[in-house]
Amino acid sequence: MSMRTLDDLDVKGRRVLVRADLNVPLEGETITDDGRIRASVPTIKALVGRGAKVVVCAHLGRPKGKADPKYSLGPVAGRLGELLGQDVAFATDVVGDSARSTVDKLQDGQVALLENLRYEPGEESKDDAERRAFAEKLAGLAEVYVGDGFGAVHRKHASVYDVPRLLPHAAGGLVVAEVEVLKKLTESPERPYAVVLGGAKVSDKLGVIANLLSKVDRLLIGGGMAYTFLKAQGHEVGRSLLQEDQLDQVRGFLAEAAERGVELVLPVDVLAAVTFAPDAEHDVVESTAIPADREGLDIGPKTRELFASKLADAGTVFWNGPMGVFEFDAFSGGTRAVAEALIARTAEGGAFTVVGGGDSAAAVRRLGLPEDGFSHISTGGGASLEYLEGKTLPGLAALED
Ligand SMILES: Nc1ncnc2c1ncn2[C@@H]1O[C@H](COP(=O)(O)OP(=O)(O)O)[C@@H](O)[C@H]1O
Ligand SMILES: O=C(OP(=O)(O)O)[C@H](O)COP(=O)(O)O
Repeated sequence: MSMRTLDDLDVKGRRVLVRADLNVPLEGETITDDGRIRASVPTIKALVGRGAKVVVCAHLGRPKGKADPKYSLGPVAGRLGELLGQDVAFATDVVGDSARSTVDKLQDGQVALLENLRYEPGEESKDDAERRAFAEKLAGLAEVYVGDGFGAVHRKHASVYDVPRLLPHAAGGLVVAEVEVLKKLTESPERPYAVVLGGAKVSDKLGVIANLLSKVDRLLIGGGMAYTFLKAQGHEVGRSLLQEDQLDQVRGFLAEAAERGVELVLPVDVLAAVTFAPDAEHDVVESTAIPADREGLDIGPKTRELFASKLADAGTVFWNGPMGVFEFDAFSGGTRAVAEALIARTAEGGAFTVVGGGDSAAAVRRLGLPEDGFSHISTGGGASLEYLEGKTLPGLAALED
């Protein structure tokens, strides 16, 4: 794969649209983890240093094509400014009057951030014409495009896929660095190769399993992902996260894993809570006996040991998705146990370990674990997984053209 990089672009005095991934966790207007903002800084700084007028665009959450103050990038503009050490002008719309006038006022070396791309229905539209019409408006704000939102390169969205077709373009430093690491995992992973999957984007990430089964030796499933597997095996999962419409698909994965000799490891116990709350009353129960009125919010102690033992001799580990609702201290133990198992394996020099995903990376930091305890922490979960599947990612393909 050959992607043009920043060095191939003439940016001085030009308006450069940078597609970043600034999808950070928020509590109200407070950013609880700024990892993705920090990861976007080197590329923006490089462009500032070269005298570009930098127009940053990004998404936050899933507002589904409508303006919703809950998903405003306003708080992110403030934090980005602090990290850059210069003001970031914030446009209160994406391609409207505010965006145009904010961009028009930019001097060389100044930075603006547009409002959440996903306020615009064209951004994520499956209708090519609608998506392209929005892409043209977005491209109209700039003269050059830099793709640096690694966490979103698996999305065929206007800002990721269509805009680079309309402007001279290059990959930013973050995308280049992320791809370099993931290449290592796809080309010749040391074995046993284990993938640990969890998190809450169950529907999205179940899709990657079909292709991963031909590449990995072990697949450990925890977090919100596990309950669809347990249900597919015929167990009741109470009020736990469940992707009912994908049960047949999951039964297929269980059969295929067995056929291929891939060890598919599921929780044997879980913390079953009466409600979804930080102080929820809960008990450790067998994963085959989750009461109907309870929801599984973390993997249990036996599962933590089981997962750690399956990672103890791995040569390569990719982990995406927390093992439980780590944001609540009472349900963060499973995520901590998996993270610590990876750190131990990395320290022994025995494995190449990669953590991917906004929340997984945030969990590592929230739990006070050392970021340099892993071989790499990726800003993209779904994006990394789809890369490991061997898929062509729309946002990377667009940067190659
Ligand atoms: N058992 C569970 N039930 C509900 N939510 C869960 C469970 N386990 C993990 N989660 C949630 O998954 C979210 C992260 O999922 P996801 O976005 O898929 O991860 P990443 O951002 O690392 O790719 C976290 O907010 C966490 O609280
Ligand atoms: O958080 C993200 O992905 P991740 O949770 O897979 O790491 C990216 O910002 C993409 O967001 P999306 O999954 O809503 O398209």
